Amino acid sequence: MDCCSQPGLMPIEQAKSILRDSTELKTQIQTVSLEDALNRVLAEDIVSPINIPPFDNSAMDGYAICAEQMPNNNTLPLSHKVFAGDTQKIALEPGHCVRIMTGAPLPPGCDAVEMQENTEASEGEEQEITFKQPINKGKNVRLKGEDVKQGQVVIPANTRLNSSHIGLLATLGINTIAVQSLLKVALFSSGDELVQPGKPLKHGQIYDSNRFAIRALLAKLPVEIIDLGVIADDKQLVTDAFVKADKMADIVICSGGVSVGEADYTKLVLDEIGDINFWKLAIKPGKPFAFGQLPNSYFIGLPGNPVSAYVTFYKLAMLVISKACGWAYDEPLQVQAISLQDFKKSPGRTDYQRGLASINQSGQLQVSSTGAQGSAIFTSLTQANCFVVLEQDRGRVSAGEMVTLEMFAEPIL
Ligand SMILES: Nc1nc2c(c(=O)[nH]1)N[C@H]1C(S)=C(S)[C@@H](COP(=O)(O)OP(=O)(O)OC[C@H]3O[C@@H](n4cnc5c(N)ncnc54)[C@H](O)[C@@H]3O)O[C@H]1N2
Ligand code: MOO
Repeated sequence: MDCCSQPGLMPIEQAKSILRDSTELKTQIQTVSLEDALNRVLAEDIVSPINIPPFDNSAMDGYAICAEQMPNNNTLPLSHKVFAGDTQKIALEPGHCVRIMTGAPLPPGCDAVEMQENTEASEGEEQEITFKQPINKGKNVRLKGEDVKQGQVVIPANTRLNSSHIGLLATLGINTIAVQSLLKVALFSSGDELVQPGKPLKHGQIYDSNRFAIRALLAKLPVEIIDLGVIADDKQLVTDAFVKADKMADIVICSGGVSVGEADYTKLVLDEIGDINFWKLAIKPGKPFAFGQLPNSYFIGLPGNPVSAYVTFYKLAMLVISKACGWAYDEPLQVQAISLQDFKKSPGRTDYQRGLASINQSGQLQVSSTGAQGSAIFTSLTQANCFVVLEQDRGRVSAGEMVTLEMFAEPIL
């Protein structure tokens, strides 16, 4: 057991299921325009109103033909031209070919397209096209509905819309979307030592980094951020901040003051005005993470150490936020990788060490540490591209052993 582990710390899996089970939807359905839909959570299934593509069309600039009408000399006279955007339908004259551009509708009677590089056009007005390769029916044709069928569910409700979803919605011609309203998240830092970046520091003071890191994480989520700044280590001020935040928000997140120090008021105040669901987990960093209920909102207490605050937001607060805004959130995939070095670890807590994953010459995934892993060493995060997840009961890892790796992933980073 490591020095900071104690018996009775809650395993992370148990904490995760409590977070999921005790969080309820806090948002309502509203309509937004396509331009405003990025990162929002879909409130209902998107059913395609049309086929994609809406009509058979050419995948190449070239010549459209009816494959089985190709004569033995592989040469066909040209009838007409068709461009992308042409709205009138002119059918293939039997025994001819049609000049066609990429995206243009396939003329009725045609069933294949040859790219122009595989053809030869004769000189003169009555152009003839010689085809240099055999052409099967369907060649270079994009069939109506081959991507999406009319009536098909293309994006299920509870999806958080990313850039590819926005592209798909536009492809379907949809410009208003039913989404969940933004979740209201109040955020503050607690601590007498904290100074706003940009101001001079006195001895004993540090800059408030947690509020900025957490704000940056929240910025990509379907939330409205209510930033309440820094609250001093004073029981009445901490109480006032909680009461105010609870009235304004669905979720109240604070960092710092959740440990056992003489100026750590967060837990004390919460005991008085809310209900603490759990506090102290068997994880590293982030042991003093707290979760509870205020009269109107959920409370999330992130530990003050900057890496602890960041990691517990990523691994735990995300579960509350996603559930409260109706988002069916999947945690990032975990994979196995070869450790390139020893990793310090004592049994007792699940570690989220920060690592740098890469692929070796044999194509295998491997990972090294970003160095010192103290929960105040923020550069251990900025240099990393993954977590090395070392299981609760595991001890020291030797180079060459397999470890669980979780790549940093959108939408969080
Ligand atoms: N006797 C014990 N002491 C501590 C324990 C423990 O179990 N027993 N746990 C340690 C662990 S683990 C952590 S994590 C911290 C968490 O403490 P708090 O949540 O009460 O946070 P603070 O004491 O306010 O601050 C801890 C540390 O982080 C710095 N900090 C705080 N807020 C910010 C901020 N917004 N931006 C940047 N840095 C911040 C603060 O100055 C402290 O250095 O407790 C351990 N102690
Ligand atoms: O180990 Mo504490 O868990 O976050 O610094």
